Amino acid sequence: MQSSLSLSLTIPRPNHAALARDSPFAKISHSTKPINLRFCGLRREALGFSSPILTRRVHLHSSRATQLVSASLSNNGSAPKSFDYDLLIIGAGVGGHGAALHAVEKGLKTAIVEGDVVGGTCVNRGCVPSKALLAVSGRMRELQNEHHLKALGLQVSAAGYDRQGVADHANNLASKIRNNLTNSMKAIGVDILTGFGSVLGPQKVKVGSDKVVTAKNIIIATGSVPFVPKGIEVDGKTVITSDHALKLESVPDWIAIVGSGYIGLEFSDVYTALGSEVTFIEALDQLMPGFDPEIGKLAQRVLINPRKIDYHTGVFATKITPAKDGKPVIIELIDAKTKEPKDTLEVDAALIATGRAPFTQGLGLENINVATQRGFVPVDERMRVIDADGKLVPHLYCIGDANGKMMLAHAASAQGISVVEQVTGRDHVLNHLSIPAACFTHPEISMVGLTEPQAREKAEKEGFEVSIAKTSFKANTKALAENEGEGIAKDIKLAVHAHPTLSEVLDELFKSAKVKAHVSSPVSEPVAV
Ligand SMILES: Cc1cc2nc3c(=O)[nH]c(=O)nc-3n(C[C@H](O)[C@H](O)[C@H](O)COP(=O)(O)OP(=O)(O)OC[C@H]3O[C@@H](n4cnc5c(N)ncnc54)[C@H](O)[C@@H]3O)c2cc1C
Ligand SMILES: NC(=O)c1ccc[n+]([C@@H]2O[C@H](COP(=O)([O-])OP(=O)(O)OC[C@H]3O[C@@H](n4cnc5c(N)ncnc54)[C@H](O)[C@@H]3O)[C@@H](O)[C@H]2O)c1
Repeated sequence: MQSSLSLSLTIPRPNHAALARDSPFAKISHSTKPINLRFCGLRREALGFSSPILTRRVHLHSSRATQLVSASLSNNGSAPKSFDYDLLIIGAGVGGHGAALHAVEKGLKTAIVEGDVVGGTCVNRGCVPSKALLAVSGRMRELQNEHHLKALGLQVSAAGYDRQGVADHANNLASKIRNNLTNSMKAIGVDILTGFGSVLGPQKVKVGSDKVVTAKNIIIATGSVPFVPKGIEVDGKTVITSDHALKLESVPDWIAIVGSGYIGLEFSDVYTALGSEVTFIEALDQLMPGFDPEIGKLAQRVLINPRKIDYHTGVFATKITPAKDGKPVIIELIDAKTKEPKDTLEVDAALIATGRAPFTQGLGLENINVATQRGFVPVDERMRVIDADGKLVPHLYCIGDANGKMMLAHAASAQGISVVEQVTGRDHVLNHLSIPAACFTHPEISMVGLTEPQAREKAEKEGFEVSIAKTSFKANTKALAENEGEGIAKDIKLAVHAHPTLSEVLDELFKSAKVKAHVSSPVSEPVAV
């Protein structure tokens, strides 16, 4: 029997006081976060495959869509007999936004409730500002790499940056995308209702303190907030989460990053490019435990070892005290296995990147007999909410980070689109294994599907063989022209690639694969209704 790398990490209760300050709506609950492991390819650019999530959409005529919605509804219990909206979405993050646009396209009268600003985590505190900072770190890295520049025949005398200018770039980009999102919804007639949304009963939602809205279908899309383990005191200045780090109010000389997942890695890229020294603190035995082990090793060689980064693995940060009265940030570490005290670090700052917790507090789920599981809203494969007795709650769905299936922006919006397909009469199940992910370090790491150990474990159970195909960027013309031949790709089949691009490396991979292609799209075959 092959051993499995399917890791599951139990995380202690978060620091409620810190979260109350940091999150838009205060407090958060306990979380156990499964770590996703997928096949990976390490490269400077994303590998160039995209998920054909929308390719099999069935476009229904608006009136037909409305008929189907009405036909599929059964007015149970205290549900209202007529509705203000066909669809009401709680949370205007990327998941809610994607669902809202698709719903209007399908002819549904749609409203979205937002208690903070439109755009949610991704636009305001996640993907967008972090990628703006990573665009800066990528260029800084190129300018700083004298050896690389010389190989291209270039000379640069000095590379410097203006911290405020970099911070403004990230902030301005977030504002721009936030406005785009807001305008795109207003332009097509989505009602944006401002206020905190909570479920009052079946098909009934309270918005703010006194408004009550009814809807045939409701989607919960309330997202997540940074998870801060107990004992860690976040002051927002010297002990920070990604919410603070993205504002780039300072660039510390020495920063400890607790957690070497996506957030930890991406920020290590930013901080080291801007001149910080980084110390990783990782609870598991290796850095980047969520990645395919071979890719993890390569990433260690390329992203960690050559940089001003050191690390402690197999240790938990149990207590972190912010800098005060001239004293540095103090981090107490214990051995993750024996729980014995291991070390104490004194650093200028600490970034807590230990995962995200669902934001589902105050949603009124108890009013409809729904109990969250470690804060996540339980859903089936169609994002339909499951109640405390294991039954599906009619007309209620949950998408995105709040259901914990896959904490990625494009997964949230794909789930939203999937739900809209269902409420307009088309059965639709997303295949999450076909949804790619990318870590936007320099070079980047992208992945889709199972990791090698996961594939081997599945093969052992289900009785098939695993064939590993692997290719390198060392012979790729585009990579060599960029003087960036470091990197590999493992497994993916059937795609046509533009020339000259880095993704041509995949063609090589496919040619060398011994297995027959198993092509699966992110959507299941449609079921006629
Ligand atoms: C630093 C960072 C970088 C990231 N980078 C990437 C990336 O590059 N690519 C990627 O795919 N993913 C990335 N992610 C993850 C991505 O941001 C999330 O997966 C995504 O935002 C989830 O979308 P969502 O719609 O589920 O929730 P969110 O975007 O969190 O939106 C939820 C919205 O609901 C609102 N809300 C909550 N409760 C209520 C309520 N009761 N009433 C009214 N409104 C409410 C919130 O104010 C918020 O606007 C990143 C995350 C972080 C933190
Ligand atoms: N490019 C992207 O797509 C992107 C970028 C950033 C964030 N995200 C999303 O945001 C989510 C959160 O990211 P994240 O990096 O915070 O979480 P993560 O789950 O990716 O990594 C958290 C890491 O922290 C470690 N850890 C947890 N508690 C610890 C402790 N007390 N001491 C030491 N180590 C500890 C875990 O072992 C793990 O390696 C991810 O799941 C990802 O989906 C995506």
